[in-house]
Amino acid sequence: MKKTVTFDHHHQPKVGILLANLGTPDAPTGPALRRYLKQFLSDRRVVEIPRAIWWLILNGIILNLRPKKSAEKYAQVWTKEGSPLLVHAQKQAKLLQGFLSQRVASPYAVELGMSYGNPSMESAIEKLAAQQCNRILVFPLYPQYAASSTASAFDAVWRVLLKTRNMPAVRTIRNYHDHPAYIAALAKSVHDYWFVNGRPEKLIMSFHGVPRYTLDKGDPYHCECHKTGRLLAEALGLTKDQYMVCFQSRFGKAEWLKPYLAPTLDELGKQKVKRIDVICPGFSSDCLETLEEIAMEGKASFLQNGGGEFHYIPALNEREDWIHAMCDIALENLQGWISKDWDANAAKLTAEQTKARAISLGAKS
Ligand SMILES: C=CC1=C(C)c2cc3[nH]c(cc4nc(cc5[nH]c(cc1n2)c(C)c5CCC(=O)O)C(CCC(=O)O)=C4C)c(C)c3C=C
Ligand SMILES: [Fe+2]
Ligand SMILES: [Fe+2]
Repeated sequence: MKKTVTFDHHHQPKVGILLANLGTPDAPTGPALRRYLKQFLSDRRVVEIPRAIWWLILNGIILNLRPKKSAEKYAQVWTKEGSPLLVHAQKQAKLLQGFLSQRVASPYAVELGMSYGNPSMESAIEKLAAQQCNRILVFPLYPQYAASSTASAFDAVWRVLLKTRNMPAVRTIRNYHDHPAYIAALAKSVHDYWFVNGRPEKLIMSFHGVPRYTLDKGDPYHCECHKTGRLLAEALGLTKDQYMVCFQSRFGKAEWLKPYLAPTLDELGKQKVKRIDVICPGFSSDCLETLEEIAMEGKASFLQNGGGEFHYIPALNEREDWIHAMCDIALENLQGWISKDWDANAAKLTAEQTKARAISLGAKS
């Protein structure tokens, strides 16, 4: 359908922050999973094998077998509010909108868009356009760059903009795997967890895997995961034998990044390790891959193999230090697009002034 847009000269343009995430099924059911997996796994950035062969495998085998099995897994982590990934990402967007109001004087808006499923990237960009955002910062919720996650999110944005007449200016955040505020938020989350629950023998840092050939073709993901791991270990004062970087969620028969998490957990169990803690620094929010694959499946296999205690340290989710880190990352990438009195001045504001300013900004926009 042809859309008519009325151009309005009387609105002050805003800067839009587009939080970009992977996406999740609309419901923990076979049909919803089929729709989601079809869109996700048809992306050439995600599965790079020749199209004709992949079409046969995807439509002949995977979309007949996987939706039901995956739906059962999703059902185990689904909440009253919906899929954990979506619920956390929506809260992060709201909190970022609120926290930024204490540091930004110019008008801005935050929206969430998913590469696959809902809310779609298209709906997010439409919402930003409706709020007069003529400049957009794309902020992927992936600290480490991978073509299959970060670049596919950018692709989803470009696909929408390809059809857009009045295009906004666009900036993208490529990665923040070594950003001091992100590392500090991770370290604080581990400290907080250990303060309450004591310490493990080993800390396992588990990142989502990708096929090994992506590394050989130049994807920096493997190196960025290892850098995050090293910086987190340094921040926690861990020696090399006190932590380990692993890769989870292998999909298909090809070789993926190693060491694989699942056999590592079995092995640590067999070695009768008294306690391991697992953290997933690459997931900015808890989701199927952390709550089911790690905290349920991973725990069960470690214990079955003779391991002592298994602890899962939650993702950063809505932690205040993480939302502050998101503000830092966004502001660094918004330089020149927002008015400059944001940082130093905001630090000096009293609570009353901050509240008054937030109200006045809200009233203006
Ligand atoms: C760092 C982020 C992610 C990368 C890189 C990534 C690559 C990647 N994933 C698959 C296949 C699947 N992933 C699935 C779920 C899933 N993946 C990520 C993140 C990354 N994936 C998240 C956050 C989630 C959870 C989504 C949720 O709804 O909670 C799934 C679906 C679940 C299932 O059926 O197992 C698949 C399939 C590939 C092939 C790939 C790289 C090539
Ligand atoms: Fe994945
Ligand atoms: Fe998985």
